[in-house]
Amino acid sequence: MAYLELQHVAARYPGSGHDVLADISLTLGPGQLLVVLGPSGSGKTTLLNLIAGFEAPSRGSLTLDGEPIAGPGAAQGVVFQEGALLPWQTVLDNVAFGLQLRGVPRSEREGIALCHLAQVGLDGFARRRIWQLSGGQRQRVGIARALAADPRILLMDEPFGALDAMTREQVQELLLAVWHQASKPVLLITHDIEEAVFLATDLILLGGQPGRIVERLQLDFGRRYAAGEPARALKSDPAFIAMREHVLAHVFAQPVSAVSVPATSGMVETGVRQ
Ligand SMILES: Nc1ncnc2c1ncn2[C@@H]1O[C@H](COP(=O)(O)OP(=O)(O)OP(=O)(O)O)[C@@H](O)[C@H]1O
Repeated sequence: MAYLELQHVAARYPGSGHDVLADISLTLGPGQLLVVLGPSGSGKTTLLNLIAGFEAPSRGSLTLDGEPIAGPGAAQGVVFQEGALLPWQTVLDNVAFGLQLRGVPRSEREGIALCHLAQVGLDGFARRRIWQLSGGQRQRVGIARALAADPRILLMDEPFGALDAMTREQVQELLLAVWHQASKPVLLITHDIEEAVFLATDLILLGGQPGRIVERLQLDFGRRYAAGEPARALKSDPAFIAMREHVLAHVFAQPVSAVSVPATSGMVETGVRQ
């Protein structure tokens, strides 16, 4: 079972002259779904890129099962906001793409891909082209593709950001079911507070410049959903509402350039508050 560990990680882009992330320490292991929440520019994507191996830290260490993360690899499955799919190829070929690159024979890789398509509720869609799918279906393909490579951790960068509210809720619920079934640690980035509180077993709030961890919370709404409690009942639970308001207050305590909050609290776009 995979363990991710970050110790005192900082990040700086060439030529920027200052850190964009500072002193980030965290662990992520089996049974955890870690959500990183923060205002725009707080360094969420930079953090995910470090863990994916797309960027190198300027200080500190990142290890996966004790091995330094030296670059991108099959151990880190990434799901991007737009899915990053090949639109002219079939759903099946997209899901099997990573396995094809690894030289897995066609029949074997298609069998694995079909299995993961079923896991995300897309049986029967294997021969469709990506452009024939809805946004929510594309994100399901993105999740199936990441899982098909059998990564040790799943990294998701605002995976549901472009979806309408109803589709978004459906895919969130699917993610919890897949996470529960696959038993793989998940790290998900969002700036949607309700999404963060619903999904996270562990919630990290980033803020400041450079971005630092300003709060860590342990939550159980996602686990309770995975164990069978209805999403509606959980989201109307006074404990859920209180947590959402607590997190909202903390996000607004940060200097931000833009923050969106859930529709239930009213959509708010703030200007720079420094
Ligand atoms: N390639 C880059 N080169 C230089 N600076 C960058 C680069 N990518 C990001 N930055 C800067 O690093 C900081 C953190 O950016 P990052 O994209 O990680 O934030 P974020 O929290 O994911 O924001 P958003 O929610 O808007 O996606 C920002 O100030 C951004 O301008």
